[in-house]
Amino acid sequence: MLKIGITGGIGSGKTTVCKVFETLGIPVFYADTVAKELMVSDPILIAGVKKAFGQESYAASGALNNKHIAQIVFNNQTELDKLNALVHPAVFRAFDSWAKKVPSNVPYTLKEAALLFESGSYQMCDKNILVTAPLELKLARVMQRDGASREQVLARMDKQWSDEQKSKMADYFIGNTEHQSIILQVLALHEQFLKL
Ligand SMILES: CC(C)(COP(=O)(O)OP(=O)(O)OC[C@H]1O[C@@H](n2cnc3c(N)ncnc32)[C@H](O)[C@@H]1O)[C@@H](O)C(=O)NCCC(=O)NCCS
Ligand SMILES: Nc1ncnc2c1ncn2[C@@H]1O[C@H](COP(=O)(O)OP(=O)(O)OP(=O)(O)O)[C@@H](O)[C@H]1O
Repeated sequence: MLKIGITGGIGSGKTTVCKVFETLGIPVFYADTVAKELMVSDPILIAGVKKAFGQESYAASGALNNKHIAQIVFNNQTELDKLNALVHPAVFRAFDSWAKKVPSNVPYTLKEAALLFESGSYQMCDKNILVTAPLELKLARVMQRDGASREQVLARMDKQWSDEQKSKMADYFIGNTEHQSIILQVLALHEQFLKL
C-alpha cells in the first residue's frame, strides 16, 4: 500500500487539502487529531502527561486542558520535547495499526501531520507533500480559526521547521493562496499517485 505523507506549517491548509483528497475516496490518517484522542484515552500517556505537566493537565471530566499544556510547551523547548517524546511514539503505533486495516483496493493513503519531518514520521511514508502559504496568510487564518493572538501563533510557528527546511525533504508541493486552486493541484497529484 502506497503511503503519502502530507504536512505544512500551522495554517498552511493541510487539513483543508486532505478533505479534497477524501472526496476522491482516499483514506486520511489525521495524526494531530489522533494525538489528541490518545491523550484522553491512552492510560500510559495520560499518566505521563500528568507527571510531566501536573494534575491540572486534565479536568475532572477527563478532558484535556489544552490551554494549560500549550502555555507551557510553546514557551519552553525542553517541555515541548518532553510532550513530543510522550505523544509521538503512541501516534506512530496508531498509524501502523490504522494502515494495516485499510482495504487493499484503495490506491494509496495519506498521513497528515503537522510535524511529519520534525518527528521523523515521514520515514513511514513512500512520498511526502508539503503544503505552503505565505506567513501573513497562515497567521491570519489561524488567528481567525482559533481566536488566537498573533504572538500565540508565532510561538507555535517558532517550534516548527521553516518551509525552506521542509522543502528539501518534500517530493511534491501544493501552494495554498487565494490565487491557487487546491482542487486542481490535488487532482493533478492524484493522477500522478495512481501511476506510482
Ligand atoms: C499542546 C496541545 C495540547 C495544544 O492543543 P491545541 O488544541 O491548542 O492545538 P492543536 O492540537 O489543535 O494544534 C494546532 C496546531 O498547533 C501546532 N502544534 C501542535 N502540537 C505541536 C507540537 N508538538 N510542535 C509544534 N507545533 C505543534 C500544529 O500546527 C497543530 O496543527 C496539543 O497541540 C498537543 O497535544 N500537541 C502534542 C501532540 C503533537 O505533537 N501534535 C502534532 C503532531 S502529531
Ligand atoms: N484555500 C483556502 N481558502 C480559504 N480558507 C482556507 C483555505 N485553506 C485553508 N483555509 C482556512 O484556514 C484555516 C487553516 O486551515 P487548516 O486548518 O486546513 O490548516 P492546517 O495546516 O491544517 O493548520 P494546523 O497546523 O493548525 O492544523 C482553516 O480555518 C481553513 O478553513
